[in-house]
Amino acid sequence: MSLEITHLTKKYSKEKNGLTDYSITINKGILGLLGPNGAGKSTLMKIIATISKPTTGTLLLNGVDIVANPDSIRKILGYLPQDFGVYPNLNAYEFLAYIAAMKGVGGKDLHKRIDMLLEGVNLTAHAKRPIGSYSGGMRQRIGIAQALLSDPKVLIFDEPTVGLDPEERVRFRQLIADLADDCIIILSSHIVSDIETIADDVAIMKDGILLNKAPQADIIKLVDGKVFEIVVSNDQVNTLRARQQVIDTIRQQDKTRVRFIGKAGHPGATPVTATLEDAYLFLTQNNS
Ligand SMILES: Nc1ncnc2c1ncn2[C@@H]1O[C@H](COP(=O)(O)OP(=O)(O)OP(=O)(O)O)[C@@H](O)[C@H]1O
Repeated sequence: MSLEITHLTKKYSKEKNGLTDYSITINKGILGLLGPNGAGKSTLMKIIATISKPTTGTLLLNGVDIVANPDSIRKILGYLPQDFGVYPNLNAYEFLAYIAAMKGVGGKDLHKRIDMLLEGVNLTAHAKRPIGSYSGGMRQRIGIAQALLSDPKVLIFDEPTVGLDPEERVRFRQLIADLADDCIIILSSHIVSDIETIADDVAIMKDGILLNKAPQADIIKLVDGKVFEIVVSNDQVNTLRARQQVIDTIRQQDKTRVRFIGKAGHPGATPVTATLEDAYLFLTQNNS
């Protein structure tokens, strides 16, 4: 299973591109799309889900052009859009049965599958309540369940963890980890820790451009040996900022602990283990 995207550009207007000359190959496993607001994550996901068309470029799923043949991906696709809408008067069970009918998913095992999915997203106890009475996190979970209804081989989740509490994030992670062996799973977030715990490969994007795509460990290697911490007095923080790429500051009474990416060594600073967040900030802040 392979999705090969080449020279993809999406123009929204003369001045505004959602994506610019974007090329990436996505294989089985979990790909995390990371980027600040407006990076083009949703644009990319909508084009892969065939909700939106590219201006130029090609998308081949196992060699088949999905722009010319959208049904080739639609029948194996599960998609959670960012602005997922629900029917407030239906309960969770009725809603999933309705989506199943829309997707042409049926058969004698449908009820069992809906029960299993409701269990998977921890909504069994609330299955008979109208969705209109659900919290934001519960709605998001029903959105995750509907994406999994048709036993998809390509799964796209746009900001799936929004509104989920820590326990539900773990549950989501387990749910999709089991599917990653034979599916392409693409999920987006602008929260690095969400991607860090889930994704095999990471694609870092900004302003419609792909800055890097690699296994997490390789992305982190970009800043290996370059990340330091130092405790300075509060009035020294700005001086440090002028010399180094400061990525985090934590006030500790009259002092500040500063984490930075060193352009050069710095007296008194301690090297620390680099994280995906360090690499993400290094790439996105140095490409503006
Ligand atoms: N329908 C549209 N018409 C015009 N511009 C658009 C449209 N959709 C997106 N854009 C612009 O394209 C760029 C990429 O937007 P996109 O929503 O894909 O980014 P994103 O990475 O998903 O951001 P966020 O994290 O905020 O959802 C942004 O500058 C956005 O304003």
